[in-house]
Amino acid sequence: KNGTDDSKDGLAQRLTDLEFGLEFRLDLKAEDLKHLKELGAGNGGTVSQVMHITTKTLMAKKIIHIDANPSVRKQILRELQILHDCNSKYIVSFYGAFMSDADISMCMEYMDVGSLDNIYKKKGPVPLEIVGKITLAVLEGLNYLYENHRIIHRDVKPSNILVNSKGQIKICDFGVSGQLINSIADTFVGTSNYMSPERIQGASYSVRSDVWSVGITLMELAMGRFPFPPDGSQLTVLELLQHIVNEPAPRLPTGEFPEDFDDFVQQCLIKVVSERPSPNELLVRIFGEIFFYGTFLN
Ligand SMILES: O=c1[nH]ccc2cc(O[C@H]3CCNC3)c(Cl)cc12
Repeated sequence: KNGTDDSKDGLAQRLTDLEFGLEFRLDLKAEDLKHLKELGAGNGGTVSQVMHITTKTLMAKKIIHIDANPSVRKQILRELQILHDCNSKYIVSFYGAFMSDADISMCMEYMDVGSLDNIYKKKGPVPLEIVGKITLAVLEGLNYLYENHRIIHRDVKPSNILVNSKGQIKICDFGVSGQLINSIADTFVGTSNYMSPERIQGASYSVRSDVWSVGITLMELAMGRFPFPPDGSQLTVLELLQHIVNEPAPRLPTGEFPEDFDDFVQQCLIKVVSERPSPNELLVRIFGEIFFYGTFLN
């Protein structure tokens, strides 16, 4: 399916896909795209809405400026091809990536309602039944990436969760290219407010580190504000990182949220990573128990 797989089953697979029209691969170039408007910026790139001229498809194009030698850029482009195989309704679709000058451009499915950080900052705290839908979509997306591609997101936060007018919720900006992660880390300060205690302390990153970020994200959406520090005072970046490592995990304000939501967030924010559940364990618990029905998740 990804072109480079020359094995017999790869060819058979390609024929099957062509037969069923599953695999329609655009060969994207800069001149095929018409720039329409700026959408956002984040972790090393700016995103704009573009129109693919011949197919009249609206797309989101992320431009990443890489100050690296051509061979590093080629490797990043090669690693981004993995995105063609990341097919889940909880992950924004990938149309292709190409090099233009010293930049790498990635074209993705356009999500016309936008990212959750902009939505809650405009509309206020997210209603709990929507937080439940977001929870399921994010956990399913993370679980898909890890179980099928051993990909850990590394940057779960409201601005990387997107919504469209069909009511679909999808995640984006996950760490698919190791080389890209290194290149961005070299040029951009990567301290995210959603970083787990173990990651702040330099421990190895695991899929459970993403679950910590899910917990902080859900609190922020439900409360309508970033949950650190509890009293809302202003902390510098360093004070915030020290707070996350040394202080108990943040808690939802008592009595304002259903107990099952409070419990779920507490599970995500267990500070000891070995005791914190994985996305898969959380999904099994949700779907395995009555827990799912009559709670914030249904
Ligand atoms: O519509 C989109 N489709 C795919 C991706 C994408 C990324 C966007 O912003 C980045 C920058 C901040 N986090 C995500 C934005 Cl604002 C929109 C999209």
